[in-house]
Amino acid sequence: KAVGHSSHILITGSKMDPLERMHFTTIDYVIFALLLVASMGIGLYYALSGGRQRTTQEFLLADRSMSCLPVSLSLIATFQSAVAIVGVPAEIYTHGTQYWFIGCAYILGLLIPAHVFIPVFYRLHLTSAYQYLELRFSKPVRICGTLTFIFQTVIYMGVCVYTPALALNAVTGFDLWGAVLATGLVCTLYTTLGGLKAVIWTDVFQTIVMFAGQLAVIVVGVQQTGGLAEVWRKVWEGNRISGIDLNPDPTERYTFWTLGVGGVFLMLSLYGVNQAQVQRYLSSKTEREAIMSCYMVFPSLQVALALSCVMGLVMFARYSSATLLPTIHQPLCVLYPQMVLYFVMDMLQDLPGLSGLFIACVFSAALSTISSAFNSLATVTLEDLIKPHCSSMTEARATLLSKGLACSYGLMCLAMAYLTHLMSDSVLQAAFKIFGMVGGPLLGIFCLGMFFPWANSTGALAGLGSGLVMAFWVGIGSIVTRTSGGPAAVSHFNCTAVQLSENITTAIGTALNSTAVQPMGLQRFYSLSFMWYSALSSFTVVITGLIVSFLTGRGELLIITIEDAIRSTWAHHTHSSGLCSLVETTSKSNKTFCNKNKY
Ligand SMILES: CC(C)(CO)[C@@H](O)C(=O)NCCC(=O)O
Ligand code: NA
Repeated sequence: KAVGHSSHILITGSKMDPLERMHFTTIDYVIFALLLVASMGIGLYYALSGGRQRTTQEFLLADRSMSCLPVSLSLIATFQSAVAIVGVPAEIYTHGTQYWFIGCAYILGLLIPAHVFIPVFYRLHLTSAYQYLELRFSKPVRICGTLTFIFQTVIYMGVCVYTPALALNAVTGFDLWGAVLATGLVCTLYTTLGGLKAVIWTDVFQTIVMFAGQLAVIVVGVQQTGGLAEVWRKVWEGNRISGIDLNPDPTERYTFWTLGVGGVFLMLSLYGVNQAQVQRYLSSKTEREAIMSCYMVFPSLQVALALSCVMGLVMFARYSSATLLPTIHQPLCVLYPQMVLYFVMDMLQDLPGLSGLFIACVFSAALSTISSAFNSLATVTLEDLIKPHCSSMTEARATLLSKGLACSYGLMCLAMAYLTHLMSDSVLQAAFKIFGMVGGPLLGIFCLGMFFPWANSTGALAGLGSGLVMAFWVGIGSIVTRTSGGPAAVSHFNCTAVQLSENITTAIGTALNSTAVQPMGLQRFYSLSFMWYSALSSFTVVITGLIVSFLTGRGELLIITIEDAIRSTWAHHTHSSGLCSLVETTSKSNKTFCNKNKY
């Protein structure tokens, strides 16, 4: 099939004749089906082996017996969804490699969780991260934290299950809701059957498929474009290699500062305090294994990022030459997710099986994310919302209930996919906005508790509330006014840009920049880069939390040292020996306190 012909198919989008779409061969379907079957198999295996998922410890925490290798692969799989697999290459294709600098944020974004958050959560021997909020503040703070997390995860899983289905549908005509149903149901089934062990081990398997799929496409892509040197020449000439952008303007979407500094807060909200990740740390055999797994995330996440970025470059090299793409066809004027799949299908047409492998890669990324979501949602709902009210519940009942919850959240995911269908935003941007708007305030409340001993419960509640208000104000404001890197503006620009030669593209770029009015006042606030949302909202929580604590908790200000403060707040709330061991490491004087007061 001629490329020009295929490109033509692409523009017409959903209106096109189904017969004209690209075709999946039988072997592609077989590979895709194998992914689903293997994932199911792992679920069944853990349903029937070991403790057979008869305790909540096993179902929700994998018996706290995991070693660092599977945990680390599972950690990266959780927040590496199809959104990243298809969104990052599209970003690199259209805007160059600036996004790659997010890799800088991984350093602090993983070191801080490893040495600050993991020790606290692990030593307290928690099941849900929000238990910490009750120990540190009060029950209402815990419940508000849990509800915020549920809200964040439910929205995010809708985006995760919808993205790959939409991409597949656009390119091959595979039924959109069929794909959503297949992934949602298979994932629900293995999560409900096999518990966290199945979730972690399918993550391992799916991460491997993910890497293999991306690598295969890159290798074939480089080969077909004429070798590495040729790819490099084209992306260099096409201006796709970005130097470090040190522009301090906070409304600039991706700069070193938004990615390298704002990104650290994003990473902390994901790898530091998000229940899905905390649960993996808690499922580790020892604290050392948990910290090790966090360290091991660093190289794997860099590999994942590099693969996505290089894929975007190869894609650009392949389509940069004007002869390949007749301008009248507006070839890549499509939604972000479709662009990458189109590229893959177009390139791999003569290599049956490889497009199947890539589809398996995209769906692996999605499955590994939504399975984590189901399991962590079941955990917090049981531990934080149900158990405190039913103290007499038997273990068998609790386990059955957690399976029921995992299954219900799985079904809810399908409903959320439908809601996502009604939205329209670049998926990568949408995911980052969700992480920042809802994950940021959660990060803030944990920081308030861990680093500010004099913060009290009223302060925490007020802080969380104001953080959420601030985040939604700027987030909704940016959506309504279409700023913050403006989804609409950007995609229209792309549509015009990619069909034209590089010269014209540059001309348009300059024109846009020079005529763009510098936003003022509130408009400028709304156009804050979404990469800053996490930092903005977590700072809002901490600052409001501190101010309200000072206003309402004068008594506690009599505390003289930080150690005294930690002692008085924490010792009030708990009797657990796990806590004493944490306090012991904090200071020697606390050790004596704990020993004296061992219950
Ligand atoms: C979480 C990060 C930023 C880590 O690189 C990355 O995996 C990412 O860009 N994720 C996008 C969201 C998603 O894949 O669902
Ligand atoms: Na994933």
